[in-house]
Parts: sequence; C-alpha cells; structure tokens
Amino acid sequence: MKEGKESRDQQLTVALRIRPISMVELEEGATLIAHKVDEQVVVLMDPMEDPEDILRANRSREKSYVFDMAFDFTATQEMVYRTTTKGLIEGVISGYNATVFAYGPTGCGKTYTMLGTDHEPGIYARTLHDLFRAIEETSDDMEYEVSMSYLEIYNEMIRDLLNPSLGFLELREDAKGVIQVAGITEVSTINAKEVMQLLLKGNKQRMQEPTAANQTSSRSHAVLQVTVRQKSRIRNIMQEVRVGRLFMIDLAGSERASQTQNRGQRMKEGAHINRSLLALGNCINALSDKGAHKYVNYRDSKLTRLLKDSLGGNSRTVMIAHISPASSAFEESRSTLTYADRAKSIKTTVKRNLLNVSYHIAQYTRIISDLRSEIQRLKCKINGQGPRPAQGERGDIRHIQAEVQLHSSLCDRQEMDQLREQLISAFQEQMDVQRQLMELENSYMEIQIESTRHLLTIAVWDQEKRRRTQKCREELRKDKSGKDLDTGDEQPDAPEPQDVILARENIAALMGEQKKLRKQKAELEKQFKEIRQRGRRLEEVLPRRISSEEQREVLSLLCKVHELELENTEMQSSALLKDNVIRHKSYVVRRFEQHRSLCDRIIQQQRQIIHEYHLSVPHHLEELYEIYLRELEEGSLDQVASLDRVAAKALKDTTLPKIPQLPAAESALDSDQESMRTLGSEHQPQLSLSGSDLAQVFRTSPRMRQIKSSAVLTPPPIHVNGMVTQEVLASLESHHNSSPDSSENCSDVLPLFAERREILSSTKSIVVKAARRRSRVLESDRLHLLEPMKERSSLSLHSLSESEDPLSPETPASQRLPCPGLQHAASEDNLSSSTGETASRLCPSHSPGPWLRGHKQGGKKGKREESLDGKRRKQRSRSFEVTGHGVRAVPTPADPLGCRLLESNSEHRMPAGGQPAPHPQAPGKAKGRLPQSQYAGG
Ligand SMILES: Nc1ncnc2c1ncn2[C@@H]1O[C@H](COP(=O)(O)OP(=O)(O)OP(=O)(O)O)[C@@H](O)[C@H]1O
Repeated sequence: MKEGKESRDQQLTVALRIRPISMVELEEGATLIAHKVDEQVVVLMDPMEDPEDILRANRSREKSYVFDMAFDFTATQEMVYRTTTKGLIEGVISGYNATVFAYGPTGCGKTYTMLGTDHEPGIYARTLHDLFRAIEETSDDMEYEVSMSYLEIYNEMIRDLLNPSLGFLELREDAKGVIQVAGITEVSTINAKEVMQLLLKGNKQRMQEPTAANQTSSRSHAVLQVTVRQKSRIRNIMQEVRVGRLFMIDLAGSERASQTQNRGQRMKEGAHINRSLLALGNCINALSDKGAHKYVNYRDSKLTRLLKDSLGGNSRTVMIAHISPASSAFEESRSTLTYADRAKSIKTTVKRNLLNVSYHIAQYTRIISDLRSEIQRLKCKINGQGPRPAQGERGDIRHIQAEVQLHSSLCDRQEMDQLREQLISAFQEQMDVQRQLMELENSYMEIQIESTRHLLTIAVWDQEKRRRTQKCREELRKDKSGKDLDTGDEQPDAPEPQDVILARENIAALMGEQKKLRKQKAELEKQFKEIRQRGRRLEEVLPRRISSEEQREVLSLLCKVHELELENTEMQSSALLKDNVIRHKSYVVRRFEQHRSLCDRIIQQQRQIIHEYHLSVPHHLEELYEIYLRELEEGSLDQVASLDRVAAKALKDTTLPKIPQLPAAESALDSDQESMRTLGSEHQPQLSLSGSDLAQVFRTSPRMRQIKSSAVLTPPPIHVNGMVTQEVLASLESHHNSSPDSSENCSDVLPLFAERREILSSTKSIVVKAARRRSRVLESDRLHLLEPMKERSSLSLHSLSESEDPLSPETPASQRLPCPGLQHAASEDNLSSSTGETASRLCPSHSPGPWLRGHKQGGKKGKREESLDGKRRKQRSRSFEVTGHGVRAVPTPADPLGCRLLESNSEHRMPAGGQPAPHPQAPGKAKGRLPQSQYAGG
C-alpha cells in the first residue's frame, strides 16, 4: 500500500449535540443549563453560581464554546448526519480514510446518534445508505468492493461482534503504521439493508447493562469499520486500487463511578472504560498542544491504538460530543465541552491510499496457497488422531464444559460442579495473565520496531545533513578561491526537520515505555508462575478427591482443553512475533540498502579516480570489480531486494490467522511455526529485548542469517591514496565487533581485513610514486610558471611520504610493501603518469604486469563502465545527477570516511573546491585532475 502524493493537513471537525432533557432529570428537579446559541456556539451555565451573589456579580456565570456545528433537542437525526458525516462519503469511495466518533458521558445520546432507532435511524444506517448509492452511481466506470467489520472493546479486550465465538482478538500494526485487528470477520456486502441487519445482530451481542445513569448503557466501545476498494473497470496490468476506510465509533460513556453508583463488575468496567477514555483524553491533550512536540502515547489503551490514524494520522475525522442539558450533569458536561474544545485544534494529514493491483493478486495467491497448505496440514493431523469429538465441539472450552455438565448430571453433580468451578477459574486466571503477557510482548516488539523506524529517520537525516554541509563547504571554497582553504569556517548547522526532532523525542519516550513494560512483564511473569503452580496443585489434588472414573476422565479432559488453550495463545503469540519480526526486518533491509548505495557510490567514485589517474590495481581486485560490475549489469541485487520487499509486504498485509484450538498441536507445527516457537520461547523468558536480545532473535532466523551473509558479501570500499585514517579503520573494526554476528563471522572478516591492509599499503606506495612523477613532469615542463605549484606539490609529496600508515604507524610506506607482486606493481615504471600519458608510452620495454592489466583493458571497460554509469544514473535518478562539482564526500553517520577522503585529497593533492590544480595558462586542462563528481545527491 502506498499513499497518494496529494496529502494535506486537516483540522478535526468537532460537533456538539445537546440531547433533550429526560423525564428522570426533570423529576429530580434539574434545570436547563446548556443552550445552543447559534449554529456553532453553545453556552453552559454554572448551576452553583448564585446570581444574587454580589461578590461574584462581575464574574460570568456562563461559559460559551464554539464548535464547527452545534445541535440541540430540535436537531433531527438527518440534520446531524448531513452536516457531520455525509461529506466524508465521497472521500471514502475515492480512497481516503474517515472517522466519525461519538463521545460523551453515559446516557447523553451517543448510541442514539450513531445507531438511532427503527424510526429515527442514526449515522450508521444513513452513511451506509448513501455510500451504496454513491457506489451505484459510479459503478459503470468503477468496480467496488465493500467489506465491513464490527467489533467492541470491552474491558480492554476486543470482541468480534459479527462472530463473538472467535474469542478475544489482538491488534497489530503494519509497517505503514495502519492498525488492524488480527483475525476479525470481514463481511463483503453490497447493500445497506444487509449491513443494517448485521449491525443490529451485532449490537445485540454488545455488552449492555443498566446503570443508574442509563437503563441501556453501552459498556463497551463499538467500532464499525467499512472498507471500500475502488478500481477502474478498464483493465490494466498496473492497475491502481484505492482503498478508503470509514470508522464509525460509538464510545462507551465517560463516567465516574460515584455518579453511576457502580459496584463490582460495573466498577471494573468503569475503570477500563475510563482507562481508555483517559488515554483518549491524554492523546487529545498531546495532539492539541500547539507548543512543543509532545509524545502522543497511543499505546495506553486499545481504543487509542485503534484511533491512532483517526486522531493524529491519515484520516478525516469528525468528533460528535454529547452532553445533557440538565443542571445535574454540569460537571460531566463541562469536562466534555473542555475536551471537545481542545480536540478542535488537532490536525490530521489526509492522504489517498493507493494499492497496486499486481501486488494485490500476488498477495492473494500467497494467502490461498498458505491456506491450502494449512488445510492439508490439518487434514493430516485429523487422520493421525483417531476418534475425535464432533466437528462443532472441537477445541471449544464452552462445548467441553457442556459435555462435562452432561456427564456430571449422572454423578454427584454438586461436588463435581464445585471442583469444576475451582479448576475453571484457576484456568481462566492463567489464561488472562498469559494473554496480558502476550499483549505486553506485542507492545514491546512494536516499540522496538517504532524505535528502529525513528533511528532510520535520524540516519537518513544525518546523511542528508552531511551532504548539505559538504555542498556548502564546496561552495564556500569556490567563493574563496585563492584564499587559504582551511580558515576553520564552520557552516551553521541546518535546522533539523520536524520529523527528526520528533523521532529523537519519540525514541526517548519509547525507551521510557520499554522500561515500564519490562517492569510490568516481570510482575506478570511472577503472577503467572504462582497461578500456574496453584493450578498444578489443583490438577493433582482433584482427581484424588473424586471416586468416579468417569468424573476423573471428564476432569482430565478439562485440563487437556486448558493446556490446548494455553498452547493456542502461545501460537497466536508466535504468529504475532513472526509478523513483528518481518516488520522489523523490513527496516533492517532498508538500512542495509541505504548502506549498499553508499558503498556503490564510494566504489564508483574511487573507480573514477583510478581511471582518471591511470592507477593500477591488483589483479584480484580487478576480478572482484568485474564481479561487482556484472552483478550491477544483471541487476540481480535489485531484483532480489524488490522480490524480498514484495514478499515481506505480502506477508505483512496478511491478517493473522485465527488459530483454531486443536488437540495435540505440538506434533503438527510446521517447520516455520516451529522456528517461530523457538523464537518465541527464546524471546519469552525475558521481555526486555535489548538490542543484543533482538539480535539474538534475529540470529535464529534463517532469513536473518541470509541478510547477514549478504552484508558480508558487500564489496568493501577501496581506499585510494592510502588516506584511510586510523579512526575509520577503528570504526570498521568496531563495526565488525559490534555487529550482532561478529562472533560468527569473525573468521570471514579477518582475511578481508588483512587483504584490505595489503591493498592500502601498496596503493599508498603507488600514489607516492605517481605524485613524484607528476611533480617531476610538471617541474620540467612548466618550471617558471609552476613555482608555487611545485612547492605545494612537493609539500604534498612530503606529507604523503611522511604520513603514517594508519595500520602500522611506525613503518614507512616504502617498507610496507607486502609481497613481491605488490613491490613490482609499485615500481615507478609501472606507474601511469599523472600527465595522462599511458604507462606503455612511458616505459614501452616493460611488460605491464598484473597491476597494469586493468589499465590496459581500460578502453573496453571504460565503455562498459560508462554504459553502466548511465544505467546507474537512471536507477538512482536524484542521487546520481551529473554536476560539475568536485568529488563528493560520501557522508554517512556510520562512515565519515567520505568527508575525510575529500579533506585529505584537498590537503595533499587537490586545490580549493575539490577541483584539480589549474594550470595558470590552461585552466581545467590539467590531465591529472581528479574526476568531476558525477553524483550530486546524497
Ligand atoms: N437527541 C435525542 N433525541 C431523543 N432522545 C434521545 C436523544 N439522545 C438521547 N436520547 C435518549 O436518551 C437515552 C440515552 O441515550 P443513549 O443510550 O444513546 O446514550 P449513550 O450516550 O449511548 O449512553 P451510554 O454511554 O450509557 O451507552 C436513550 O433513551 C435515547 O433514546
């Protein structure tokens, strides 16, 4: 899924609805204190303020609030719908997200507004009616697919209202940050009537209980999600699919326990409802804070996680706040008005969601094949298990309980029931804790992923910043040409973009959250251990207290079902973990790709230097470069990378399967699940997934090993001129040491390192010789004109020959030629002249030797490189633009080498601006000049 380019900021629309005063309120003697003044203004009067109070005579008794729309008891359902929601429909069918949510204290009319009554249907029905009508009107040109899901969040648990037997569902977030409910029923439908029937059916499943404030109080948050996929009827291979999502949410009442006189279960519900509403309030506060960029904690509740896009992301959002006009509801009304008022300043960024149809098909093909293999696996499992319970009864604790009940009626029912109750409640407790643990782990993993995403944002910025600084320096050099280059002028730091600032802040906040989660996890684990021990004791004691064999069997069946349930949760947890690992992996791959492109640039620029200066390189290096060129030519790396992206994306966008409860699941895990279980179990003992722990998780994954090995295969940068600093080498070394696989790959890395040392020292010698020759030629040719130049050149030579090898500082460069081959290569006669004369012209009697072979092939390869260069430029359009600037530094946060290379160049060999030393009489014609950079971008 990608987002359309046209994105714009949009303010959250806030409407306020005052319901009619109720009979109960009138009977209680309440007076009217909330009034609509005009189409947008509402006034709330404080019933406690005494108009006769002289001391307060100057103080206003009333407070007015301005909203986008205001309604009172005279407003019809049609009016509310038309002004708040109707306008969103067009956007939804053309690929935009939208949200409408009803907010307010209990009994103030949220369900009335959203669902309505048979005679006065609410927003759900009206929206769907108009949505289908709009679809019908454009269906000649466009093809639509509409699906809907309906869920409730009750006590921080998600239930599918269209299929409550699915149990509790989990939330997950894809790489784009879109929140999805794993395994929820999606009904494809084409007419509003059908949808309404489903809704009414679903609503009957909703948790509803009378409270003191409302006889039919909804105890949960109900979320109706309608997804519209639109594509043109004209077939095209790369067809665009627009996906619009509409959320319609009826929140539970924002109440205080004291007001609703709730006790026990109602009190617990209230706490959960308030937890999510409190989290919602916190999010509204953070989002509406116009000053500093506050961290918005969506994670505190399921509701805020689900509303993440609706509040601060990609959605046109309408909030309809509800209040009662009665004086008895003053406090609730005031706080609702305050929240609603704050919400007005929230901004969302609306983008069109576009999906590529070819990818779409690939995704479904994958799902189908996955499902086929799953069916096959289950069939094998069933066959291998002999007699099993009837189809509908399989693995469902409720059915087993029914079975238990049937058996126990023949025996001592009372005793049996008691024991069963004890056992079930122990099991239930275990399940609750285990589920909480699973959620914690999921949240923790998500935090890891989010942190990685932020780190990537920062890394990208760091690269960009260095690129800008470099550009700036070059421009300055140009301006100051002739003057001393190293005036020490530092460029002012470019201001960090908002997303980078936010990324830094978020990382800090996420770390805080991680800490919190670790603590929670430790407590929960302790709790789980205790409960599990208690359960085990019960499991041991109970059979001894039962005389009947049949009862014993029933109890053992119960235990078995419980074990399976635990296992089922574990499998769900593994699936979630797998999903998260894939998501995390995609960021890792992105980082590697970023690094690869940097390496490519280094190789190309160094190659150009070798080419322009006719430097010779060892044969084996030439061969490596050949391989590198061939790979680029074939585009195999890019192909693999893009295939990997598509595959990972397809996996990510597949909703998590609801794993059925199946007995003896342990034997049937396929290898992949098995490996994920291994991951999960490795991961489970300590949630505190630090960087190294995460690396541990990755290390076990075959895919990660693949990534790691490909990282090792990345061609190492070739450092020309021997100007690799100690620092860079240290950073290379530390990179290898710190990389998660350092221990594993140490043996692979060491030869590479030795090779690099060898190349470095010999290359440096060549450069020294080349520079000497160049200096001599220049001296003899243009003696009188080149006086200052010569000085500089010999100085350079001096500094070059004096400069210490970063690898072994004591050894002079000339003594560090590692092998006879290299010594031969470094002899003057084998060097190509910096004046542009070829080596063969300079020393025709000498055989070129292995070092010169590369140079001799220069013509053919030069062409090939040129054509490849063009190809590369096409591939990386922006970053590979041709400019007339000197060699660019290759700045990255991890590798400041690029800058240093340039700096070193300019110190020793290059004049100001990274341009070649111009001959006073023939500017720009110096043959030994360094290459013009072909890459402008970072
Ligand atoms: N605008 C209105 N016109 C007529 N009756 C209304 C209006 N708003 C609410 N009511 C009535 O008020 C009562 C409570 O409304 P409703 O159940 O919609 O409240 P709620 O905010 O959804 O409460 P809860 O949070 O407890 O679910 C219902 O009997 C409903 O019919």
